[in-house]
Amino acid sequence: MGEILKVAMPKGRIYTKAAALFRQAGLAIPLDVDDSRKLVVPLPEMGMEFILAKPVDVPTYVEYGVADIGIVGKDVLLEEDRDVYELLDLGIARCRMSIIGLPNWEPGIQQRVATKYPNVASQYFREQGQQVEVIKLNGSIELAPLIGLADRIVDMVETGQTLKDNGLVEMLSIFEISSRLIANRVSYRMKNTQIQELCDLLQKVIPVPEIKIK
Ligand SMILES: Nc1ncnc2c1ncn2[C@@H]1O[C@H](COP(=O)(O)OP(=O)(O)OP(=O)(O)O)[C@@H](O)[C@H]1O
Ligand SMILES: O=P(O)(O)OC[C@H]1O[C@H](OP(=O)(O)OP(=O)(O)O)[C@H](O)[C@@H]1O
Repeated sequence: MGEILKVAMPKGRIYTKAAALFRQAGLAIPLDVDDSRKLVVPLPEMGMEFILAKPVDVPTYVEYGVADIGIVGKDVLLEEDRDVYELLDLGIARCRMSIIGLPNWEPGIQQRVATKYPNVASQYFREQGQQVEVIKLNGSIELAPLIGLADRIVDMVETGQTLKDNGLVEMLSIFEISSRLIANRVSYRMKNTQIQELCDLLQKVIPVPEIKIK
């Protein structure tokens, strides 16, 4: 067997979905890692080692080569803009990045947009020729328009429940988001056989997107 493949896995909602996908592909990885505080999980039978990371840090570990590959949301990839290869769209943790506001929103002179994705949001509004002040928040973004910090937000929408519960409306969807398999540039060459084998296994079980008929 070749060298151990180091995989940066995001803790939280992507882990569960990625683990189910790996299992469908015949790789018996643990389905849950939340009950343990252990952050490095050796999986010698599969020739892998999992590094359990905060989702936003996955591209950093992969760019620096301390992880050979990783799984991360396209939202984080767009925001972090790290020098990594994007190998596969895994089709899991699907949602969209949208512009959201109060139902009676009207453009004012001073526009403020709160978001967890300041780079993506700034670029988007710049490209649209709209002058806005972007405010970085780290969670519960929907609070911002409710309490008057910003008049709009850029955030993730999946079921729309969070918006509904807070009386907000999705004004425009700007990106389709799903999780991606990424690789370090050097690892991709040095461990190509192992990485390619994993890609081939995963590719066979990637879920087909649901077609929504309105
Ligand atoms: N409502 C959602 N539905 C589906 N996927 C989502 C949703 N919200 C976020 N995601 C995807 O899951 C990824 C991880 O989200 P998660 O909520 O697990 O972590 P986080 O909130 O970014 O980090 P942390 O929990 O460490 O603060 C996001 O980067 C995005 O790609
Ligand atoms: O359309 P929905 O199905 O309601 O999902 C959207 C919500 O999910 C994410 O929040 P998360 O649970 O990650 O919490 P956060 O506020 O800490 O980011 C996102 O930021 C939205 O708030």
